[in-house]
Amino acid sequence: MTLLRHIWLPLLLVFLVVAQWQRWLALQLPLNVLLAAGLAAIAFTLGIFFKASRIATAALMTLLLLAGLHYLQWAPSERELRFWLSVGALNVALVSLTRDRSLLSFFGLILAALLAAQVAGIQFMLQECCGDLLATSWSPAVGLPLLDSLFGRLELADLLIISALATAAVAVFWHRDQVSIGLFGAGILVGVAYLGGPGMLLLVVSAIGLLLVLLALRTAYDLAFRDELTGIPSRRAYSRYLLTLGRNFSIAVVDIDHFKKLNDRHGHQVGDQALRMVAARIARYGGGRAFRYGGEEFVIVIRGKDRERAEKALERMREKIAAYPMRIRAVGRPKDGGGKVRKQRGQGGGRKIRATVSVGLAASGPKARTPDQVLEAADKALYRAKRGGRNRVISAA
Ligand SMILES: Nc1nc2c(ncn2[C@@H]2O[C@H](COP(=O)(O)OP(=O)(O)OP(=O)(O)O)[C@@H](O)[C@H]2O)c(=O)[nH]1
Repeated sequence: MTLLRHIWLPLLLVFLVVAQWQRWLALQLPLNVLLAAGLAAIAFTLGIFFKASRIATAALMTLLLLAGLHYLQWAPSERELRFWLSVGALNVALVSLTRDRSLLSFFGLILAALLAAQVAGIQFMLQECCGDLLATSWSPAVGLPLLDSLFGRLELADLLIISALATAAVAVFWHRDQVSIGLFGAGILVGVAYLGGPGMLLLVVSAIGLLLVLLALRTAYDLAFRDELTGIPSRRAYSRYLLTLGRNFSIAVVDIDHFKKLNDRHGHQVGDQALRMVAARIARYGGGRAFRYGGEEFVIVIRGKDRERAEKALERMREKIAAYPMRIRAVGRPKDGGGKVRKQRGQGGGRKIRATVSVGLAASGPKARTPDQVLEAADKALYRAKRGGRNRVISAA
């Protein structure tokens, strides 16, 4: 069973390739169709690799549409095309509400089965019993002439596309991430094809394919260079950023004070919450590019040689962090002195705590030319800030 969940998709693809190989070879598809299909296929593959099920599903929908139109020679009427576009958009919007996971899983298998059942079910209904469903007006007359003339002829497809866009908008508020914003953008593009008719379709599908590829690459970039917990750039991004530095720059090392105690007293989840709060303020007020260096340590790279400005920004940042009353949202599992984990459910909610940081700052110059040397000098300054009583900014001489 475990094996099945990993191999169902590769198996299906191999089966399709073997079964349809001859026909694919015989197909002479125009270049623009190949381009659109190629983009969607790349986005689908990247989505699978990066376990980005939302991107992979949207790419799959795009591929299915292209396969239907150009491979199965499906020739829908404009009304049918609008209907299926809206069904596809609604499916993508619903999936964009879920969290990302692997499609090589039971989730993927169930999703694929649901999609197949949905397509078969709708097709059956349209052919066997309810073909005129698509042309029926679905909006009840309200009695107000303006509203009735605006909405009086809403068809099923109109309602579906409006629902799709509304659902995608909810997903943007729900996830607040680039993928959901990108998928909302894809929904708008579907809306353009919806209003523009079949002539616009291929252009829009190519644009969606490109958008999905970019989203997948952005996801890969974030996986590689963004710190998962705090959302700010990671240490790997720091190493890359150093390659872009000129001769004049400063590096500040920021370390949360008594963080171990905070973890022990309130639990790891509250510790994580503090890390996020501090990271957000460092990124906002630090005066330069902020990175999570590791654990409870951050670095800020400040370009230029205006040391006074850098010190001012860091001082302001330190004050902002110290003054921020952090409401304990998560319920922690703090450790007792003896190492026993003691549950603390129901406690902590609503309490406020504050965290402070110590900062060491050093600038490039004759004594420290390379980023490593400047970082070392900043580290020494940080050590002095800790020894001097913490919650302060110390500059290297
Ligand atoms: N919650 C949480 N804790 C972390 C994370 N990474 C590191 N830590 C904790 O950070 C603590 C660092 O403690 P220390 O290096 O002793 O420093 P400190 O307690 O801040 O003391 P000073 O730096 O001297 O003020 C350790 O207890 C780590 O377990 C993380 O991602 N989440």
